[in-house]
Amino acid sequence: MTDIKIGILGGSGLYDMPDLEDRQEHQLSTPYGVPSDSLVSGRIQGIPVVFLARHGRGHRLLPGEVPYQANIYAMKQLGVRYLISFSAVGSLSEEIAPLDMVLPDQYIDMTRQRPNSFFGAGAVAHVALSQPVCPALTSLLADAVQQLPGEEAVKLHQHKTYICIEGPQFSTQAESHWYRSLGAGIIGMTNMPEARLAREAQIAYASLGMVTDYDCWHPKEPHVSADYAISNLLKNAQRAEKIALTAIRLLAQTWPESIAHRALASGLVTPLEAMDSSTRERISLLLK
Ligand SMILES: CSC[C@H]1O[C@H](OP(=O)(O)O)[C@H](O)[C@@H]1O
Ligand SMILES: Nc1ncnc2[nH]cnc12
Repeated sequence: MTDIKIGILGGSGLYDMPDLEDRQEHQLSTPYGVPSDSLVSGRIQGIPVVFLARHGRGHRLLPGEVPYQANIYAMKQLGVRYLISFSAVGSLSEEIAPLDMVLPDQYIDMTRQRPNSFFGAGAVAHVALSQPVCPALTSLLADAVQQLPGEEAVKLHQHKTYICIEGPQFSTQAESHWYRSLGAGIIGMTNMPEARLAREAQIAYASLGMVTDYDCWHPKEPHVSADYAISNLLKNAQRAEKIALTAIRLLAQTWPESIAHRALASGLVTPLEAMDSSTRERISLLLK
């Protein structure tokens, strides 16, 4: 067991953190299976950090195949308390253009077939999710985006709702219009159940969406395809790395308290003594 407080999850197009020094690979197994890939730990400006490619290096896992439970549990095994997620997203709003960045603070979860809790099998918890991302970590990420040098500045949108679809197919036009009518600003396939599980693991979670397309609702813009989305994402990959470096530095200056860090204080219903020993062992790590 190590004590790495900061975890980074790289999404589509972000399969490594080139600036990570003193690298070490961790092939972890968890009670929830094996993570998407080895977790790679190291140091950024002397600060311990661990990186995981959500879809695996080589992008081998569909959004619905990503082992979200194992990924978050493995982060917890390494000591992670703050998790920053990077994601490609589509825009559901005219004002949010491709290559802009978005910090969602709400989610609508349309996923259908993903294990979405660490609990069950003799352990019951109901964590609060009214604020599904950590406000302190999200505001720190906003600062990091705003500190990009002038020539690399991007337009940042805050307080948006991310609708998470099951995929792997992109949406139909009827769905895209419907999601707009629900008030969602961006669309993706991965932040749920990731954000739910981070909360259950008492890890502060924030997500930076990098806009790649206008999905398929826009009357004039191209309808999304994977190559279109990834080509736009690659234009932003270097900025993402810079934002991560700044966010890590800011985080290590403050280590903010998070609503997530005490999620199970009020959320755990089954007393540990009432769990059988293997369940207690599995759940105990989440309580740390
Ligand atoms: C290749 S575009 C669609 C793909 O990208 C997003 O993944 P991630 O959040 O890991 O960047 C989206 O959710 C889809 O999985
Ligand atoms: N339009 C879109 N729908 C779902 N996931 C996406 N990821 C990037 N663009 C997307």
